[in-house]
Amino acid sequence: MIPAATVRTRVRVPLRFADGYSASAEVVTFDGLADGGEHLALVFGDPVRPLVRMHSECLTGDVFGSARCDCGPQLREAVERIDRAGGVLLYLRQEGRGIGLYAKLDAYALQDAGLDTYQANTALGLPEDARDYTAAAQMLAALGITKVDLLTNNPDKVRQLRDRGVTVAATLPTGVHATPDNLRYLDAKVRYTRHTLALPELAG
Ligand SMILES: Nc1nc2c(ncn2[C@@H]2O[C@H](COP(=O)(O)OP(=O)(O)OP(=O)(O)O)[C@@H](O)[C@H]2O)c(=O)[nH]1
Ligand SMILES: [Zn+2]
Repeated sequence: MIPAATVRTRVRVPLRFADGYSASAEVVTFDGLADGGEHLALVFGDPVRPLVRMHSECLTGDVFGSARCDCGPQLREAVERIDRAGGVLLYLRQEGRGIGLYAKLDAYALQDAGLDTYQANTALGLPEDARDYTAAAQMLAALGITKVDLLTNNPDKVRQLRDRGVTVAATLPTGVHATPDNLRYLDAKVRYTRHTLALPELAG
């Protein structure tokens, strides 16, 4: 059993994207989240069987359009798919797979020197992936959601949610947002953490 969290505030926010897509979401905050993070839920519609995405914060990708990773396009895709299907986007403040923004940028510097995304974390004395999804399970429970369709390619997200009492009825992959700049990053996800991504061949 995970500790209970409660809904703190619900506010409706109109969303307008640069490419013209628009939607309306209810932004929800919580009290009692296990890790003390200021995580957000964006609720779209009132679905019987919600489509859920747990998106880990990536300031560089989500806000500034960094092409080193696939986070920005995945976030944009998730908003539209959840808006159409009804469901919840959990925006989790787990920058850099949980190691924080400055450490992620330290890891980027090591990647530029030849390490891959997981080796770089380890070289800094940090876990390859420090994320724990207890707060996400608490947020779903506080919203009254016990059964989800999960939008992810990451088997650890599915495993951790199930371990925390959430029924994952189906796992739906995201699109593959590969570019020359992020291909090695995506390839490492497949090799290390068994992400389900069909990637184009890596040269060299
Ligand atoms: N440490 C580290 N974190 C990174 C790097 N590139 C991106 N990230 C972080 O990785 C996380 C990616 O999050 P998600 O897209 O939710 O997760 P995922 O594990 O790829 O799983 P799915 O997208 O659901 O398949 C974000 O927190 C990014 O900040 C990197 O090179 N090093
Ligand atoms: Zn990113």
